[in-house]
Amino acid sequence: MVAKAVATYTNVVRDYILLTKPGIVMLVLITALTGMYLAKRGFPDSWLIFWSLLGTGLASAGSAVLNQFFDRDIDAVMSRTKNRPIPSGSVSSVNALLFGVILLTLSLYIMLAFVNPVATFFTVMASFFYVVVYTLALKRRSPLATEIGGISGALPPVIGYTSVTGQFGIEPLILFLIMFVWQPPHFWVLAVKYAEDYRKAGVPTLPVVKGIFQTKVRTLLYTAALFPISLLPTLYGITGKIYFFTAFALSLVYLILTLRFFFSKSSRGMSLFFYSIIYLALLFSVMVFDMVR
Ligand code: HEM
Ligand SMILES: CC(C)=CCC/C(C)=C/CC/C(C)=C/COP(=O)(O)OP(=O)(O)O
Repeated sequence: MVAKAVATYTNVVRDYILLTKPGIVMLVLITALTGMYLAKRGFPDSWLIFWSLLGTGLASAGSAVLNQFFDRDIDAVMSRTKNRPIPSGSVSSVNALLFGVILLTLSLYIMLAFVNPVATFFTVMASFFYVVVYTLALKRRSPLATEIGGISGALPPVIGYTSVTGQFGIEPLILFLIMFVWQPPHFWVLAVKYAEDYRKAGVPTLPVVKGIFQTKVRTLLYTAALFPISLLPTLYGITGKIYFFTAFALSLVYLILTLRFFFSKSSRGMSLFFYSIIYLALLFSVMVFDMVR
């Protein structure tokens, strides 16, 4: 009896955690923390790190929950997403909506009470772009949703930076730019693989609207553009040689893997998709290492 209750409880907790897209939250936090180190050129105050990352993490989690609330009809149609907590019935839509609103409210309170108004503004903008601009306004209407939705995903380093400084600056724009250019190719590899799924669900992703070849061309162009952009932190004097050579090697491998995807007849590029995640995590971690050493 007790064992059964514990198992049910564990499943409920697991479903709510899944709803927050924890893998994405983790990477968002790494990039936000990098923004904080950039502002300080060293170790930021531990309590500030704690509150700022908590506020940013809750915003990312809450936005992901609301994204799945509003997308529950299309998620139910696609094979990749039909087992998510809402379409599978393990979390009700009302509870998901409530959960998302609670997470975003907590985030707003924490950012305002323990961080500062400028960082709060960018956190609200990140959630607004993910939930309202990307999910509600664009995702079902235009393939441009991917690029414009990228504004949300590129804001965490700006949130981190402004959490420390209380004012905007040019430097976090470099990290914003890296993330902004990184996101479309990160997604298009999956969009190619699941083109039929997206077509069935009526989501006009780039492969659905322009075809696989055009998407592969743009994936290659974005990854090529990412190469010089990833080197900007050193060219701008933020980081040193260690970052430069690591970024060079990581970007070169990214370009080679993308070229392989481009010339391959297959539409499966899962190794490239996983590499995109490892790429960003390593790039930002090495940036921090090179700033504090
Ligand atoms: C235009 C913006 C973006 C789009 C369209 C996008 C799309 C996606 C999709 C469709 C998946 C697969 C999810 C699944 O299998 O359920 C995914 C996974 C992932 N994304 Fe993105 N993403 C974007 C931005 C970001 C950003 C900004 C980050 C973090 C900084 C990120 C980090 C990840 C990670 C870590 C995964 C793998 C873990 C997981 O599936 O939960 N993505 N992304
Ligand atoms: C601080 C804060 C709010 C950070 C959020 C940053 C973030 C991860 C933004 C990415 C947003 C985005 C357009 C995801 C798209 O995938 P989707 O949700 O359409 O993917 P799916 O098809 O798997 O549902």
